[in-house]
Amino acid sequence: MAPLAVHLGVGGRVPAVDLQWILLIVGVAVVAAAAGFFLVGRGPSADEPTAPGDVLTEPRPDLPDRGDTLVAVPPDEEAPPVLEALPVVEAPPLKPSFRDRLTRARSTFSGYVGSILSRSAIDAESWEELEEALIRADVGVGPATELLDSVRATVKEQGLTQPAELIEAVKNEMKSRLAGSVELKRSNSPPSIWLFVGVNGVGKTTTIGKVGRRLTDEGTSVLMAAGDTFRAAAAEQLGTWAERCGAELVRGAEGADPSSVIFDGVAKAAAQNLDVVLADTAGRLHTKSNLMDELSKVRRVADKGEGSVVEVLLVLDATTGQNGLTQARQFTQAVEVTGVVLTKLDGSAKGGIVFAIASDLGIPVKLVGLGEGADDLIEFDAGAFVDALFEE
Ligand SMILES: Nc1nc2c(ncn2[C@@H]2O[C@H](COP(=O)(O)OP(=O)(O)OP(=O)(O)O)[C@@H](O)[C@H]2O)c(=O)[nH]1
Repeated sequence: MAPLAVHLGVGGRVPAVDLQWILLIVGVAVVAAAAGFFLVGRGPSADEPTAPGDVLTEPRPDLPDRGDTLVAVPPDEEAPPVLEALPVVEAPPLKPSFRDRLTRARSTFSGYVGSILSRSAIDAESWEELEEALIRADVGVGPATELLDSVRATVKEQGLTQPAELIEAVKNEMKSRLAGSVELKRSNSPPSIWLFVGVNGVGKTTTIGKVGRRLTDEGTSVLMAAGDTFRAAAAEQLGTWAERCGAELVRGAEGADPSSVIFDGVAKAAAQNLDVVLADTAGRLHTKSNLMDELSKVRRVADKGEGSVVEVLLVLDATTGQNGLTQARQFTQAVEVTGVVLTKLDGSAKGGIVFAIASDLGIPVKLVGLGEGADDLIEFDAGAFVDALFEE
C-alpha cells in the first residue's frame, strides 16, 4: 500500500499502516450493525405504536372500524400491499325509538316508580303515588281511577305483595288498554285518500311530509293535496316535502275552496293510477262551528270522485295534554276520525294523553311524531311505549 498521510484535526498526522487498521475496524463494525438489525426482529414490540400499513389481528379502538378483514402475517413473509381505502357507505338513518325520545315523559314517572320499588311491600302510599304519577302524566282522573281499579282487582286475585309485581301489573294493564291495530287502511279501488285534520300548528303538514317519505320509500306512489289554502306557506311547505320524496303535488290559489283542491288532487291521482292521496287541511279551532262544517264538506267531496277516504287522521300535539281530548271530541263529531297521530311526544311530559284518548273515545293512536326530522315518525307500539315510560 502506498504511504498516505491523512490529516486529523488541525495538525495531526496518522501513519499509513494505522489507517489500514482503522478502516478494517470500521468495516467490521458496519457489517455487525447491519446483521444485528435484521436478526433482532423486524416488527415493532408489543408496546410500540404500529406504523401505517401494518396488519393487525385485533381491531384498533382508536381507528374507525371499516369492516376490513385484517390478517396476521408471520414476520419473514412479504407484507401484503397496503389496503385500498374502501368507499364509505352511509348507514341508513336509525328509526327513533320511544326509549330514546320519551325522556321528558319518563322523568314524570321515574321518581314515583323508584319510590314504590324502594318499599318492602305494596302499601297505601304505593297506590297514592301511582295515582299521582298517572295524573301528572295527563292520563286524566277518570281513566287513571279506572286503570287503578283494574290493577287492584289483579293484585287481589293473584295475591301480589311485592312492589315490583305491582309495577308489572300496572304496565300490563296499560298495555292491554292501548292494544289495537295501527294499520293505515288502503282502499280496494285506488287511490286511497288519507285526510289530515287538526287545530293550528299541531304538525299536520310535517306529518304528511313524513308519511309521504315513508310511503315513497317503500314504493307506494303518492300525491299530496294542499288543502290548506288559508296559510300560503303551508302549500310551499308541502311542495318542499313532495319534491323531497318524489310525490306529486296539487295546490290551489290562496283562499281557494279546500274541497275543490282536494277533489282535483284525487282526480289527478286517479288519472295517473297513483296509490295514495295525502290531503292536508287548514288548522282550525274545534270551537268554530263554520270551520268544522267546512271540514265535513271536505270529507264528503273527497269521497265523491274515484277512490275513497279510508283514513281521517286527527293530528294532536302531545304537549297540550288534556286539551287534546276536547279537540278530539269536537273533530270526531264533524268528521269520522279513524285514528290519531300524536305529534311532539319527544318534548312532552304528558304522554298519558294516549290513555285518555283510548279510554274516552276509543280512537286508536296510529302514528307518533318523535321529532322534526323526516324519519321521526313511527307506528304506535303500546308495549314499547309503556316500557319506555317506566324505564328508570
Ligand atoms: N318536536 C317535534 N316537532 C314537530 C313534530 N311534528 C311537527 N313538529 C313541528 O311543529 C311545527 C308545526 O308543524 P306544521 O306541520 O307546520 O303544523 P300544521 O298543523 O300543518 O300547522 P297549520 O297549517 O298552521 O295548522 C313545525 O315547527 C314542525 O317542525 C314532532 O313530532 N316533534
